Order: sequence, then structure tokens, then C-alpha cells
Amino acid sequence: MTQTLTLRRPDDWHLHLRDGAMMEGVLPETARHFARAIVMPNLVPPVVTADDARAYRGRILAALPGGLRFTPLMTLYLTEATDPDDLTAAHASGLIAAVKLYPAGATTNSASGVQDFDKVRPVLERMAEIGCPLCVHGEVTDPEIDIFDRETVFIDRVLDPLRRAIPDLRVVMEHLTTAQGVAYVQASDSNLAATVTPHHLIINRNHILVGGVKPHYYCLPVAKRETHRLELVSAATSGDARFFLGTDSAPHTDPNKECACGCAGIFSATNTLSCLAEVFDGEGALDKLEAFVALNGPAFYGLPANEETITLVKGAPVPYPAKIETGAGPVTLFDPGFPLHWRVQET
Ligand SMILES: NC(=O)N[C@@H](CC(=O)O)C(=O)O
Ligand SMILES: [Zn+2]
Ligand SMILES: [Zn+2]
Repeated sequence: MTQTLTLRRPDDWHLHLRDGAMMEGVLPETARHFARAIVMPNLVPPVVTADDARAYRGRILAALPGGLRFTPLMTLYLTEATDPDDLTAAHASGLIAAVKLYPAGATTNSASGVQDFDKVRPVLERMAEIGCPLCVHGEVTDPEIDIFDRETVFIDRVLDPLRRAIPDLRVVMEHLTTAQGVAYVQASDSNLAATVTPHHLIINRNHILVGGVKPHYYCLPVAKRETHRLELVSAATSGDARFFLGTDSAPHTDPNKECACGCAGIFSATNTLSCLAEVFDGEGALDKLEAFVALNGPAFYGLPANEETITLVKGAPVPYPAKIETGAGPVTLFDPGFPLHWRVQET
């Protein structure tokens, strides 16, 4: 007997669509299954002003294949020169849903990020006032700090002091990777939430390093040891409203991943829902999947949940391509390392 599961149409609360030929290649992979996505602003140059966000949104909508309904939720890239009035107008008009904080140098295309957190204090205070959420890449960049500790040190040195100083600021810890991060979110009030990626629910650091280095499992924050993965799975499948899906699907071409200094980022848009259904099924938590992919995110962002639905069907393992071809070059798809039995029913 085939098993089916009908859910409200999911949203992706952390997505990289890039621009140009790459965007044209990856956008349908998301728009096929997701109603909305928070679109990350780390283009080169970054999406800094309301005008930048408006133009980028226009390019996304123009690249959307006919027949696919998809709403990009835009973000601004916080810099030390961000104008609070421009941000306020962009938020009030509904153009942007959030602002993104990258510590300078923390990750892909973060060179224009924040170096001195005091300099952005007035902008963050304004965001607290107007209720605009701050999405955070939560890793310190201090070269002294081990790369596996950069998230927990960020919580202690930056995030916790910031939230104490501006308690009304609504914060999303993006792509959470540690047990300490999970515990910090669980111990906080409703002004803090976290996105969790499919890959951090599936791989640990052994997958990256044992038996040869696997560039397609390299992303930031880097996957941690197995104990952390288990905490992430338990948080994501718990139904706790503070945890929701942000795929962090981050395409780079294969030549840019498979080289002496490979880019950070895992592309997962195509098989995200199959991966998640497999993980939730394995935990006996299919009844919590809708909360994670379609209810908790909109609730945090103050948006209605989608009315449309999708149906997942369980059957023989679903074949996915190893890579998708884009006008910018081939992009390898995340390989969970186990068969995926759930697929999204074509409508
Ligand atoms: N996650 C990643 O490893 N990479 C992202 C940037 C980010 O989300 O930090 C990218 O833009 O490629
Ligand atoms: Zn990031
Ligand atoms: Zn990202």
C-alpha cells in the first residue's frame, strides 16, 4: 500500500538564488515545491539598499518559468553604512522581510559584512522598533577560534550580549549546527528562532573527511560531530515552533567546489523534501513535518501559512540526478547517502 502525506505547501526560510544564468538554472528547483523563500542578499556586489532589493526581486520574477507560482521574500545585507530610513521604508512597504547579518569574512561573499558591531547598533535598534527580523550567520571570524567552535563562541561573544542589549530585536539563527545552539534557542523567548538545513540533519563531519575529502559536503557553518546532528534532528522533529526549515541551498559550480580552495555551500533545493520526509519518517515524526516546513516559519515572520497543499508519496527509491546543468555550469546535488523513498506528487 502506498503511503501518502498531504501538507500545506512549504516555504524555505534561507535560500541562495544567486543571479543571472545560475539563478535561471536553480530557481525552478525551488519554485516547483516551495511557495515562498527568504532570498539571501550575498550577491557580488551585495543587496544593500531598497533599490537593490527591488531590482533583484524583479530579476527573480522575470526568470520564473511560466506556470510556477513563487514569492521571493527579499532581504537586505547589513553593512556598517546601512541607512535605517531606507531599511524602514523597505520593510514598511513589504519589499523586504528581513535583514541579514554576516560577520565580515565569515562565509561566501561576506566581505562587505559587519566588522564592528557597535557601528550597526542604531540600525538594529530601529529594526527592533519596527519589528523587522534579523537573520544571522552566527560564526565568529577570529582566526584564533577553531572552525568547529565558531558558532558557540559567536553565541557567547556576540549574540547573547546583543540580545540582552536589544531584547525586542527578533533574531533568526540561520543554519544552526550545534547542540549548544539548540539549547540556546530552547532557553530563549519567542524573539529567537533558528533555521535548520536538510544537510545538517543528515551529515556529520565524518561524512566530509573520512575516506577522502568530499567538497560537496563542505558548507559553512561546517557540519559538526554526530552528537550535534542528533540534537538538531531532535529539535527539528519536535514540533517546537522556534525551529523551521531554511535549506541554505547554496549552489556553486562543480569547478568552484572541486578545486584546491573549494567554495562553501551545498545545493539541495531539488531533493530537500524527499530528504526531510526520510529523516522525519525515520524518527517516527511525520506528523511534525508540516510544522517544520510550512507552519513555524510563517508564524515567526508574521505571515499566513500557505493554503495550497502538496502531497508526498512513499514508494520505490526516487532517482535524482547527481547534478543539474545550469547556464553557469554543472551544480552537484546534495547526496544524502541513503535511498530516498518519498517524492512530491506531480500535480
Ligand atoms: N552556507 C554556505 O556554505 N554558503 C553560503 C553562504 C552562507 O549561507 O553562509 C553561500 O552563499 O554559498
Ligand atoms: Zn551563512
Ligand atoms: Zn546561506
